[in-house]
Amino acid sequence: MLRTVHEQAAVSRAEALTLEQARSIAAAQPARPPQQLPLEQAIGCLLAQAVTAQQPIPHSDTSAMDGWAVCGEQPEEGWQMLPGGATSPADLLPALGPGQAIEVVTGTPVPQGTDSVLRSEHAVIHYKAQRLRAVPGTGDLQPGRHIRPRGAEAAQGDQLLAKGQRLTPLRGAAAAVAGCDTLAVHPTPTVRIIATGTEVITAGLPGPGQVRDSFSMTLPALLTAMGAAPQTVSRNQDDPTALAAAFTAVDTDLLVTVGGTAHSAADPVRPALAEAGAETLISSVDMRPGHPVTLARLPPRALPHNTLVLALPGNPLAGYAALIAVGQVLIDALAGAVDPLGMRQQYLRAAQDLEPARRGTRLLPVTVDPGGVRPSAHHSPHMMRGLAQAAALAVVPSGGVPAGAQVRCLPLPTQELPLWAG
Ligand SMILES: Nc1nc2c(c(=O)[nH]1)N[C@H]1C(S)=C(S)[C@@H](COP(=O)(O)OP(=O)(O)OC[C@H]3O[C@@H](n4cnc5c(N)ncnc54)[C@H](O)[C@@H]3O)O[C@H]1N2
Ligand code: MOO
Repeated sequence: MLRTVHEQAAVSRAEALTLEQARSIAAAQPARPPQQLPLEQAIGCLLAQAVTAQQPIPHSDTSAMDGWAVCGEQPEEGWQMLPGGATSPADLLPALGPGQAIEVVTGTPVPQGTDSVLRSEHAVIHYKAQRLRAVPGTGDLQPGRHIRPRGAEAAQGDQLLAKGQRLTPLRGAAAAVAGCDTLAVHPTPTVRIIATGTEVITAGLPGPGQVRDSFSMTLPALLTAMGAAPQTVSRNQDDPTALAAAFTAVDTDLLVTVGGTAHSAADPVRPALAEAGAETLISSVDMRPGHPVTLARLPPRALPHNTLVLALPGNPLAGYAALIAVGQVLIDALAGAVDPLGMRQQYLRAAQDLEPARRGTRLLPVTVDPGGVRPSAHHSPHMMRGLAQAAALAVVPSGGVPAGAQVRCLPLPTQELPLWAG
């Protein structure tokens, strides 16, 4: 059935989902199937398994200091210094008997019979007699002093990391300590980016009828910070047939397009999705800005999964707001998150009244200070200035939020929400 642009826009308004419905659809998209990856390749991914200690950590009693492993009370003439002490933690030492001592370095498995480790700076050595004494008053002779006991960090089988946690570099280091070489993780979702708009230029000062690209240069870094793996960025000259062909050639988990989501003759995304046979999951969302955001699934192909298309509106703030409010949940779901809806939101106090949108939910760029959140100046849908200074998007319901009340905020990746926020 043919419809005028105005009729199509009216249908689109009628089909608009609430922001929560749209986020739920995004959250319900299946995660990439787990793969067993070498530890270094698994960094950044979400764990599809728990990580447990393969053996006690540490796996033996080791010295915490460079110094001397000593056995028994200090004899009148000092401990007898055994030859062949450790020069590396890899050196294994003979057992000590009462009155004996041997040199150790930090990390040396302490020899059998060790009662404590006397730090080198608390030791007085009589080289000629090969005798060792402790400086008076040192605490290093208390039993167990400066010995890192076997299993102090974890007993064998203790869980160090939970399924669903992101394998950050620091958690990766914990997995290495636990003895893991490979881990079952959900691979990072891959994404390609296609920007539309014949008026969009990528360098220099825009002339009449031109606009500088606010997305192509920066989306790869932002998508990386959001937990995706960007592959390529390309451009389309508002040609639906060429765009449909580009959709069919995509081999990533996700395709993000920018611009051309509205219903005018110049907007290629909806016709291209139809031409490519895509199934629409989200047609538009009752939110401002960003309401024309669209999510569609391309038809099944040879891939183990079907590519999803997230079409962002071209107005800069609208596109970024839609990406944060809907795209982040989608990326977290594809990445295998346990709670994609709840994992990146925070309730903060409104420092002043937050006005609602003309209709639907308002996504408002806010700054955060000890008094709470405030609108970041210059936040019309075609502007970037306010978003550039913001730390989060406040989700303002249709009734607005009075000063002093809590407002749900979506932190802006890479914009450093202050640690004390909340
Ligand atoms: N009759 C109506 N017109 C519009 C409506 C509507 O409901 N009825 N909605 C407005 C809203 S809201 C938005 S948002 C935009 C959505 O537009 P599109 O996704 O189709 O985006 P374009 O038309 O391609 O561009 C809009 C605007 O953004 C500029 N743009 C596009 N790409 C880029 C880029 N990569 N970097 C910077 N700026 C870009 C483009 O030049 C336009 O100025 O539709 C409204 N219109
Ligand atoms: O919703 Mo548009 O997305 O207001 O800029």
